[in-house]
Amino acid sequence: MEQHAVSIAPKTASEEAAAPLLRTAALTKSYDGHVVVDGVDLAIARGEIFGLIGPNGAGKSTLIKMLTTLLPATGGNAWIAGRDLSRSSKEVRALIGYVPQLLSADGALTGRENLLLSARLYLIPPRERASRIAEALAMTGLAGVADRPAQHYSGGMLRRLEIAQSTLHRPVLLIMDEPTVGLDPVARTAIWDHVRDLRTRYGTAILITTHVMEEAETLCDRIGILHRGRLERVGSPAALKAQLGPDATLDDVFAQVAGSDIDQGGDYGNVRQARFNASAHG
Ligand SMILES: Nc1ncnc2c1ncn2[C@@H]1O[C@H](COP(=O)(O)OP(=O)(O)OP(=O)(O)O)[C@@H](O)[C@H]1O
Repeated sequence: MEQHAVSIAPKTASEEAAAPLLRTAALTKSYDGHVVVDGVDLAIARGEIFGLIGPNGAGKSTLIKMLTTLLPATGGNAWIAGRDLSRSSKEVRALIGYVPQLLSADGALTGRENLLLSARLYLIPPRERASRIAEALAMTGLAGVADRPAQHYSGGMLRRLEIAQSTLHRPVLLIMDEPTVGLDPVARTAIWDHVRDLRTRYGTAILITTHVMEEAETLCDRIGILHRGRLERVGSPAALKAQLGPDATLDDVFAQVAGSDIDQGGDYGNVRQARFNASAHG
């Protein structure tokens, strides 16, 4: 695991600025000898919007949990802004934002109180908290409902609140696990706009997982297709389609990589999330 650290990790500030923001080398996760993330080599640039797609069980959430330092790798290395995740997890956590698949906002608290909690968690100085929170509320279009309990928010409003919570500390990388699952097209588009806005304003790089090809194609600069733990394709949506043929769609590319796993995987993840959202928000 240590052998890559010397040769790949940037050593100076200028090297760090020129290097990919996120980099993995042969990143691997096994459970009892069963490999679920298999030697992933990935690089994401500063300010890039990168989409990770793959059938159910491909290893997307596991890869993401390793990148957020919540799960230790069993092989390989990963760096964010030059910090080795296995050695500097505390530093890395201060540099990233994470929106998990399941609800993370506290429904009993108002939007503003949820944001205040995050401001404390991310050690934002007390004198800056009110202005940061006001800016986040304005940016997410939640200023008018800031003092309502989050349990009365729609699914789309909750997602925007969670993104605001996880970006209050201006992370260099925002990682989101299926951020738009269960949302209607209008709410989904609002999330896309917000993600683009974050990139434009703060240069935030975004890593999302999605099952929605339209989302991958419309929102992401580049896409990685994960299949049975292996990163089988990486490229812009246009480049991936062109590799297959002049009339190919992203669905065709996905089907070529994932093959029969698409049908085997089922839709449990989406159904579970959509049902969870529906029951949580009445
Ligand atoms: N704690 C664990 N112990 C054993 N196996 C696990 C564990 N967590 C995940 N797995 C297995 O790892 C594989 C990858 O799961 P993962 O949740 O990362 O896939 P995914 O691509 O995110 O799927 P989905 O699209 O359904 O969310 C699956 O076969 C899963 O059963």
